[in-house]
Amino acid sequence: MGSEQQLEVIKSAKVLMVGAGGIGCELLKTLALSGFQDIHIIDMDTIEVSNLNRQFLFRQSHVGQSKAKVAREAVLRFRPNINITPYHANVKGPEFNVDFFKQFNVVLNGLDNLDARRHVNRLCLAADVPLVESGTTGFLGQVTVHVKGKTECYECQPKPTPKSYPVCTITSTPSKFVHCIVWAKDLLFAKLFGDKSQGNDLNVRSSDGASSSENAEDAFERRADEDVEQYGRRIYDHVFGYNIEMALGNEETWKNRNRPKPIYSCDVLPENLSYQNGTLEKDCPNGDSSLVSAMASLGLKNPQDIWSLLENTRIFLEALKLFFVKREKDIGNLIFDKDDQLAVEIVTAAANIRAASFGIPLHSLFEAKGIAGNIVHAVATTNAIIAGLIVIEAIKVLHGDTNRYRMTYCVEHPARKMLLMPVEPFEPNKACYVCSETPLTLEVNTSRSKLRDIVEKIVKNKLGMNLPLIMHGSALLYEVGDDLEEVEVANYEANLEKVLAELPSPVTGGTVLTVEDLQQEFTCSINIKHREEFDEEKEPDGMLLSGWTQPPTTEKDNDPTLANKESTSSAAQTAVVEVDEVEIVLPSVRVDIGGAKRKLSDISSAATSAATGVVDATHSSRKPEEIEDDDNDVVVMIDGGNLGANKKKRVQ
Ligand SMILES: Nc1ncnc2c1ncn2[C@@H]1O[C@H](COP(=O)(O)OP(=O)(O)OP(=O)(O)O)[C@@H](O)[C@H]1O
Ligand SMILES: [Zn+2]
Repeated sequence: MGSEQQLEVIKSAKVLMVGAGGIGCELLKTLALSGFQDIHIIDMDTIEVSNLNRQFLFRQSHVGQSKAKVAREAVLRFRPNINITPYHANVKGPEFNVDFFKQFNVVLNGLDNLDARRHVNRLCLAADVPLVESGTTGFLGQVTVHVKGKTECYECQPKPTPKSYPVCTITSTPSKFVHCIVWAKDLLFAKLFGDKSQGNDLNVRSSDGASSSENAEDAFERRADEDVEQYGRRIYDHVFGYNIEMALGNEETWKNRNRPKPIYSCDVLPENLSYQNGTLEKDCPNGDSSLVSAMASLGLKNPQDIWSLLENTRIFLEALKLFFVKREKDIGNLIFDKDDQLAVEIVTAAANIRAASFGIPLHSLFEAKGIAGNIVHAVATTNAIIAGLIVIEAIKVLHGDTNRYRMTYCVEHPARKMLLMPVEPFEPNKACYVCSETPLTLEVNTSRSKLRDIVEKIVKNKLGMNLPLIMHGSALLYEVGDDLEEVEVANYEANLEKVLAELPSPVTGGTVLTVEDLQQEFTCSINIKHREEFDEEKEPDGMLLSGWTQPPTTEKDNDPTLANKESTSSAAQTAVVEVDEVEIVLPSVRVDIGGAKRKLSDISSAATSAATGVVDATHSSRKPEEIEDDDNDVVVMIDGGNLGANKKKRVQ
């Protein structure tokens, strides 16, 4: 296609961008400079100071304003004659329905969460509009093309879920610093300052056999008239000393592990230091509780220093005291926030003391904050590269240049000086419940589980539906929507509380349910299979969905702590650590090398680094294998999908 003709296609295209953040700012600029003239942008956020370092269309004076609107104004300044239509709104809103999507030639995602990405994928499928999807995390990034019926949809391949760790690793047998951080943040911090009514696995670990009765005193409660410094030392001795001694009593646990060392405050603090720390003023400086800092009151300045055990101990005690003296009103409803200095200080110190006990290397506050806040520092250049690739794929899509579509991975360590790995897209996954009509199967105890369990745990949580409707044959069992009569709402509410087999149209083994999302215009069938018993640990939902692109589980490989089957709680077996919902997965990939063979080791090391890093450690253990096909391409398989790699076909 000649360049004149090419430019015409670009000029007349109507494109929708979803997300005007790190990737979105770069993308809007590149679209405008490439000749696009009709661009619509949806973003629900306002500009924050922390966005300014890389979201270069925004300035300090824009803080608090709509990203979509400000991005438009900034680009119109250098491309005044193009049309940019901003929507300061959530893409999941009802106004963005299938008809809205149908007006576009292509949709370009610059989002940061799985939920919105899945939603846009379904609307693009329903509206039959091609989608170019993207994601970055640090130096890693990817761009993928999804064209209905031609290439995989966004949900054809499983996505990594937030990393989770077995509870026993966190409560009893940490082996990495991140385990100590999870313990300090999700258990200790939550126990000390969070909602007391929430279950917490520290409850289990905090009492010995003798005091484990219901009425046992909660060691974490501050006694009436208990001096705050005394309280701090009691908590310290309890969690770092007494609890470790209790744990050591279980000989089985330590047979193949290093035994931890109990740490008591009197062993660490110098004798003459009758524990006086920084000077305390009664009120917060300038009344701003976010400025309260244990580091500041102890004169520790550099967040990149690794504190000694003594320094960690002093920070822990000082921070605890500061919470009680200066932020008492927050106690009871605090949730860990990486931007809360005092919270980061106490979590760093607690994690380090625990790490010292278990012989794990200590970390600085800066590092601990990154781990606790799941921060992968954004790299502006990666966003720029990815935005450029999105535009290249968008242009190919507009030309219908199917043979040249590429999914491209930006890898951290260039292989043979190649930073980008282009991969030919695959055909739709025939087992994908989103873009094919493959029914799902749900094993469930139909005489015990309620309709509510299916709606919450399966339809909303696993299938990502917003406005679900559930039918058994022609009988409507459940529906949501603004236009329902009161009596209908009451009926559906009553159904939610009914056991499946006792619904007006009973759901038993062999029943086929139809589940539909009215906004996404997405329907799927679920075959119900009755099953009596479920393994509480492995199947905590009490039901099992299959035929579903199950995300790869993480942290399974090479973790000796998993050998320990001991459990402290039957309900919650994993402590979930959120990681940025990055989308970089290298499934079975075909690397396009334009006829020339690339050494497998080059490709696999690049692929492995892309697939590991912060992204998805599970892939690193997979062995790539090489297959040559007749057109001289090398096919590298890093089997991450549930489709056998051999079954995958290149898009023709
Ligand atoms: N459901 C949604 N509807 C509309 N916009 C969304 C939705 N979900 C996410 N976004 C937008 O996608 C953009 C993603 O950009 P980015 O990943 O740079 O995140 P950020 O919030 O700007 O930065 P950071 O999270 O690093 O502070 C954000 O501007 C966010 O508002
Ligand atoms: Zn699909």
